[in-house]
Amino acid sequence: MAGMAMDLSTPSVKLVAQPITSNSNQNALFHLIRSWNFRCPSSPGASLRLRTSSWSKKRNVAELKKRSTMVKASATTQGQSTAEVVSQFPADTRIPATILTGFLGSGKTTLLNHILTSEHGKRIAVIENEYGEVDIDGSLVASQMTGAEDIVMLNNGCLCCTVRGDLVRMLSELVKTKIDKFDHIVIETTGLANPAPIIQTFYAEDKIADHIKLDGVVTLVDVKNAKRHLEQVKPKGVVNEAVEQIAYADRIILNKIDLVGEAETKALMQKIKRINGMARVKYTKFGVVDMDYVLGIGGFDLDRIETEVRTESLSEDHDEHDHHHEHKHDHDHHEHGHDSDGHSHEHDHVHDPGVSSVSIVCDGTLNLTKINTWLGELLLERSDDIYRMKGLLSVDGFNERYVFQGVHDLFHGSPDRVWGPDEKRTNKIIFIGKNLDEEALQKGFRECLQ
Ligand SMILES: Nc1nc2c(ncn2[C@@H]2O[C@H](COP(=O)(O)OP(=O)(O)OP(=O)(O)O)[C@@H](O)[C@H]2O)c(=O)[nH]1
Repeated sequence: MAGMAMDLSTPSVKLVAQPITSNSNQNALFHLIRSWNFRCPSSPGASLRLRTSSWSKKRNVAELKKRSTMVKASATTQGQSTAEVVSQFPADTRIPATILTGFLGSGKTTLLNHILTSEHGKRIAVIENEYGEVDIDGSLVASQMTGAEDIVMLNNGCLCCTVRGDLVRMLSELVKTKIDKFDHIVIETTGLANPAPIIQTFYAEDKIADHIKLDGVVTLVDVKNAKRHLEQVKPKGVVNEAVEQIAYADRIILNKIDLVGEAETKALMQKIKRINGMARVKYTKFGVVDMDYVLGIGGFDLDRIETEVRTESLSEDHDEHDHHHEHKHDHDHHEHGHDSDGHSHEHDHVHDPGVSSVSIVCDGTLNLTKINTWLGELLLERSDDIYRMKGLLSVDGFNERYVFQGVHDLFHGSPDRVWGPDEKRTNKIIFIGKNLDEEALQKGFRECLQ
C-alpha cells in the first residue's frame, strides 16, 4: 500500500509516495516544510527566514508513539455502516492555546474577561500583548479575573514582530515551571497583529510544540467599524491587518451588534465569508459566547478536519458564490476596496486579487502521483499567498481517507480512518489566500482525479 509523506530529505515541497507499513503509517503523520518566510507587516521590506527545525522527525518518535495513529481505525467488515467507522486519533494531551485577535477596539479584552469569569472549569494562563509600557488591558483583565492563573505581559511591541522571541520564552517558561497549573492558554494580541507568525510559533519551536498545541484563532470583529477597516487601502506590500485577522481565523465573532442594523450586519457577514469560508461566524454583544465556541476548537487538529470542511458549509458558500457569479470578482475586498456595484463585469477570467476562500468538493478518487505533483507545486509556488488550507481526500491505493491542513508552507497531513464500505468518496478541500484563482484551482484539482 502506498502512503503520502513530505520528502524531508530535500528542500522541495513535493509530496512523495512511500511504502506504508504499520510503522511508516505513523511516520507519515507530520510533514513540515523546512522554512517559513515571514514578512513583518509594519516593516514590509524586512523578511525573516525561520528554521522550522526537525519538529516533525523528532516528534514522530515520542509523540507519535503516544498518539500512535489512527489508521488501524475501525475494521471494515462488509456491511459495516458508515456511522460505525470512526476516527481513532488518540487523545492529544498537550495544553491547548487560543490566539485571541481582532482589530483595535473590537472587543478582545471584553471577550477575555468573559472567558475568565465564565464557568468552564479550566485554569487559564493569559498572555497579553500591548504596545507601549502601560498595560491597560492587563489591569482590566486582572481586575476581573477569577480563573486566570497567570497573566504575562509582553509590552515591547507587536507580538507578530519584535516580541515573537519573547512569546517563545514566555511559553517555554510556562511549560517549564507551571505546566501542571493550567489547562489552557489564551494569548490576546494587539489590534494590529498579523496572526501568521504567532501561529507559526507553535510549530517552529520544538520546546513549545512538545507541550503546547495551537487550539485555534478567534477573531473579534467590530461590526460598526469593520467595513472601513477591511476596505482600507494600504501601500503596496503592506498587509491589511483586519483582513489578515479574518483570513486566519477558526472562529469569528461579529461583536457590537447592538450598534448597527441587521442589514449592515448581514452585508458584513457576507464580506467576511468571502474572505474566510472556513471559519464559523457568530454575532455577539459584549463578546458573550458559549465557551465551547472559543475554547477547545481543535482548529489545527487533523481529527477535526471533517467537521471543518463540512459539505453543508461549503455548499452554502457555493450558493453564495453562485449568487455573485456574474460579478464574482467582488471588489469588496480588493486592495482599492470599493463596493460591488451590483453590475456584471466583463473581466470574468481575471482572478480576485484580494483575500478570499476557494472550496472544492468533488466525488472520485485522486491519482497519487498527480495529486502529489499538483499540491506540491502549488505550495512551492504559491505558499506565500495560501494562508490556510484544509482537505479530506480519497486517493488511489489508500483504504484510508487522507486529511491535511496547512498554514502557508507548513503542511501537516495523515491518513485518517478507513473509508466505509458504502461511503461516498467525496474530496473536500478549502483554500484561504490572496490572489486565488478559483477556476485554475478547480481545474487543477479535478485533473488529478483518475
Ligand atoms: N456597545 C458595545 N460596546 C462594546 C461591545 N463589546 C465591547 N464594547 C466596548 O468597546 C470598547 C473596546 O472594547 P475592548 O474589549 O477593550 O476592545 P479591544 O479589542 O480589547 O481593544 P484594544 O485592546 O484597544 O484593541 C470598550 O469600551 C468595551 O466596553 C459591544 O458588544 N457593544
